[in-house]
Amino acid sequence: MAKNSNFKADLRMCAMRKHLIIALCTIALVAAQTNRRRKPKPSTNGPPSRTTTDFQLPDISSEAPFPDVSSQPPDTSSEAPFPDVSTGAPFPDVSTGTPFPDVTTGDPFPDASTDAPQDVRDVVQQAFREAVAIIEERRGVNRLLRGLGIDGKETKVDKYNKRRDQGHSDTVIDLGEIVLQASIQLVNITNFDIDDILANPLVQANVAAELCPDGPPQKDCDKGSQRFRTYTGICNNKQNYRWGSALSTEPRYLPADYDDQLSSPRKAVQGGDLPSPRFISNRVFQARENVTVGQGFNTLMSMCWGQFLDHDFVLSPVAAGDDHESITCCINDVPADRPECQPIEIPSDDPHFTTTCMPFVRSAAAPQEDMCSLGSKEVLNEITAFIDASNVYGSSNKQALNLRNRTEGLLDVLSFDDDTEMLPEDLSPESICVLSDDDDYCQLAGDVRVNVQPGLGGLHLLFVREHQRIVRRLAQVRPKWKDGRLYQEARKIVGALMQQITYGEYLPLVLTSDKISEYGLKLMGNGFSDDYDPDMNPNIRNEFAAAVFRFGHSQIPDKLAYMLADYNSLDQETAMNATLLDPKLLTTNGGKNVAGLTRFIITQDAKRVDSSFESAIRNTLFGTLDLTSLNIQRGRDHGVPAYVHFRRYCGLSVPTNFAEMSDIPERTRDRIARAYQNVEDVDLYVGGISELPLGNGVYLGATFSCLLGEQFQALKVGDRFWYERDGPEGFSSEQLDQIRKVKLSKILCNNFGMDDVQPDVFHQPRG
Ligand code: HEM
Ligand SMILES: [Ca+2]
Repeated sequence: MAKNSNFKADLRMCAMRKHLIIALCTIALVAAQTNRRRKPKPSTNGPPSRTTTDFQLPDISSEAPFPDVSSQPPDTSSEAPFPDVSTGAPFPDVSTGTPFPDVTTGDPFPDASTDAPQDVRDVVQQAFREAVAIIEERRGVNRLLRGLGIDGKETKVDKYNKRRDQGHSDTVIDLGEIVLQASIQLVNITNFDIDDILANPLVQANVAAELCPDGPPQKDCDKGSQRFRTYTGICNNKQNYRWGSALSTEPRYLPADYDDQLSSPRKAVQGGDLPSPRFISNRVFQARENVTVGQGFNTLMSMCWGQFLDHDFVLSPVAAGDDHESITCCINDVPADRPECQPIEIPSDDPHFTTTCMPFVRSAAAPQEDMCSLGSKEVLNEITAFIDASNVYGSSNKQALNLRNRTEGLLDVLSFDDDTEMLPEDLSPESICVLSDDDDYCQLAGDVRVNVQPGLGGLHLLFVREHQRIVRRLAQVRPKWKDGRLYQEARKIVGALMQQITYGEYLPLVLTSDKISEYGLKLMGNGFSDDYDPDMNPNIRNEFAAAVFRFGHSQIPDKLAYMLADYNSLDQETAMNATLLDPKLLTTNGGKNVAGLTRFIITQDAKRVDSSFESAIRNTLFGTLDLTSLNIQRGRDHGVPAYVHFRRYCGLSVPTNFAEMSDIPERTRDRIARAYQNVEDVDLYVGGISELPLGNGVYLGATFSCLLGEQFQALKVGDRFWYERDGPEGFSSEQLDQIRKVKLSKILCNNFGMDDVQPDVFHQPRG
């Protein structure tokens, strides 16, 4: 094809000039790719005949069941979560060659082009073929950029922008990209509105025939263990077996809002681009005199727990190269015109940055939730949404086995002579971690973000040690239990503790007691809970991950340190930005400083959740980023509708001008009004975080409380293994009584050699 040979020529040109004007050539090439993609030629040669080799969808069925080495397997059924779309299974003839619907009726394709009527099946197949070709081209470009050293750099920012998993999401992301691209191609080929196209039953049937030739994915969930969770979360819900599982698509509170209805960021209501996220960040999120205000009574544990919990329930992967290398979105401070990028414009009068381009890699596209249809860009949750300690044990069979020691139920740890156990070392080049000296090492855990900051790593370590402790106790009282049983029983208890601390100790800091009752989030105290609702999808909502639960970024302090055992003097005070991606503060000295770091975290004030953010993350995140700008841009990347729509969704007053943003303090309202043209443009993150807390001492305002309340309700009632349940999924009442006595402080005492800890470590000790 001419298209391909041009492309190859482009590649050769770039290779030849490699030492001359690499960056310019690259930008031109990327731009050329984009242009070509924008104007695909409709096929004029009549419908191509289909063979099964016409195009290859990725084989996502190959997640071979990992051999089960435990004596009490969590799930004996195989793990292949997705329909096999590669097999070339007999193509069910769903179209019978029907031409596009009658173009004179105005329904459902009101304005058919003058082209000869085309067979729906052929158009759908053409869209898929073109999608695959475009993605292949894109990969070629990425390989080239990698070869030129433009992609896959090793800066902190690039480390963070790698595909954040261990390879298990590649195939499903490939499928997601094809699904999105095929949707775009359908619009390009037919010139119809995407909603009209997708509402057409013939199109739906033909798309389903391509993606799910054997019908919607199904699985018999009765074969697996009813006592223990699967690692992937598959079959937690027996009817919708993928709900809440790793690698499932994030549902939404509200339909997506994209400018092109498919994937491009929404525009301002009065037309034109929305203001740059960095512009908004400077206007709204800059702390007055650069000082963020402490909240006064909660400790830094309220920040660290939020992050630890976040890493138990959501990880939305970003686009990456073939080897997971990072995509570069600013080349010599020029925004790269690449489909994976949505770089952020830095205003020329920025108070901090001298550059004009802040890199931003878009989230990878996911298949639609039902796996069998086309539609606008969706996002993947790569880990289990359930609060199941997947951040300790992993979200896939392979990852879980890799973390196990496989003797006596234990997890793998680094052991020191004095019996101190630390997290194992992650030697893989994929590790998202930057070391400062030879004494430092990257840690391995059930979630790949463990090294983001030492306080987070400390909680990972705490729960690994708690697992070991429980296993050793169980081995004493149940001498017959072998490795697998010990491991699974301890894992189940650790998962229960995660849930209990979250709902019992953490949520009351976030939501008022009224909201906790309204959403049914109160723990029982005694007896069993019977609120399981199999019709509730527990998965993390797209907007919750992209905006709501990022409220914790406002709690981040300016420094970490060790608090000495006298609970009076600080040591090794370290600026927050210097601790990011470097676990040294935690791991140094054979783990002897773990208690010191923890004492700091359970005594120091967390910042208020409001519209002011520390410079550590607003100006110097991983050296050169602004986390709040990323949050705003991520919302637009994910098609998150504007703030006002969520006010309506929550049954709250809907402002029609800035003055009517009644839940936001006047000063912040003024700042917001100077950042946006219209109140309907305000991003969910900006409006939500700026609202005054609903009650005395809680973190969130009305909109975030509503959205967070719904999410935590779904995580509870949608979890068949919720720890307060009766039956094999839960515990006996005696066991539950024991679990109910545990608080986070107790776990700290038991594992960090600290015996002088206040009972409620989320609140500052009195006196
Ligand atoms: C020092 C502390 C922290 C750092 C350095 C940090 C950094 C980050 C970064 C770089 C991202 C990705 C941004 C993007 O490109 O979209 C992110 C995402 C996120 N953060 Fe944080 N964060 C911290 C603490 C927290 C806390 C305390 C919470 C919640 C209470 C939180 C919740 C989230 C959530 C929900 C996401 C989205 C996750 C996803 O969908 O993949 N973070 N954070
Ligand atoms: Ca989980």
